[in-house]
Amino acid sequence: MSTPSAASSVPLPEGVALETVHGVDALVVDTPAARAVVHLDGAHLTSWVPTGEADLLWLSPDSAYGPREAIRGGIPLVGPWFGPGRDGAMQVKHGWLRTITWELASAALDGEDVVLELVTPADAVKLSGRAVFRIGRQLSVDLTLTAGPTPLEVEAALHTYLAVGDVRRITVQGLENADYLDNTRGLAADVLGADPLRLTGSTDRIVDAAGEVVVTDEVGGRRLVSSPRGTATTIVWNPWDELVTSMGDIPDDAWPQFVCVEPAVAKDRFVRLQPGQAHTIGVTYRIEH
Ligand SMILES: O=P(O)(O)OC[C@H]1O[C@@H](O)[C@H](O)[C@@H](O)[C@@H]1O
Repeated sequence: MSTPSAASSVPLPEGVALETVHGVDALVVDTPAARAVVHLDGAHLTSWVPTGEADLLWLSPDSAYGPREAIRGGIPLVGPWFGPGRDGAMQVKHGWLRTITWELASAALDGEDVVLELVTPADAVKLSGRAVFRIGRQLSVDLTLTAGPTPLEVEAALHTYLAVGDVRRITVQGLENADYLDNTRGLAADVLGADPLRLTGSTDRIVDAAGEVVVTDEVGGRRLVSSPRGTATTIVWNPWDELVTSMGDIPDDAWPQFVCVEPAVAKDRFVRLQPGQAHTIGVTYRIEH
């Protein structure tokens, strides 16, 4: 165990260190199974590199870092609302989970996996969050939201930026024939086709599907498998060249390098929590060849 640092009194097992990454505190995992980086701001995992693979995750070279900034890339934790909220009135897009600083609650080795548990600060009383990362040859992320003393309606998403060789040359399998809301057309209701999805332009779909999704990356020569739990929706997003120029933290030519596939409870598939009640959304990733 290494010595606890000023930023965390939690003992860290071998293979985990608290370091400064992009100018801010991050837990850096380096084991025979994988390397990974989890920032305390947003409990934000920005990199997972299972041994012998390239990173599962895309991270923008132009991202901002620090408290109240939303990191662009990796796995932003979205909630307790999605986008501008169901009534469209929320000022902070995608909620505050990704812009507050979380606290490390525990760090442990379990076999060859590292398990990190981060929690929202004690002053988050109306709703508290707990994020558990299991980092090894597979990656699991579980986000638990617990209501405080009053009932709450929550939305949440694991806004994963999957790194791909060229988003124009991927297929997304697992959403066939599903209903969706098209956020590029004012949330128009539509139905996906019977074939695996191919992206051909700006895409922002809230899909009524909660099963396994496989992204086949032709250029990268691998399949990225996302197995969600506790979710009801899957969002598929890429700004394309049409919208990327309006986003200051993504280089104009970088949009082909990622696709967001986001396990979620969003829009009319939100979760209603009674006082003290919790809901967990989670996902496990593996890379196949
Ligand atoms: O720029 P943000 O707040 O990280 O959001 C990025 C995108 O996130 C997606 O989940 C939404 O469906 C999109 O509408 C949104 O543009």
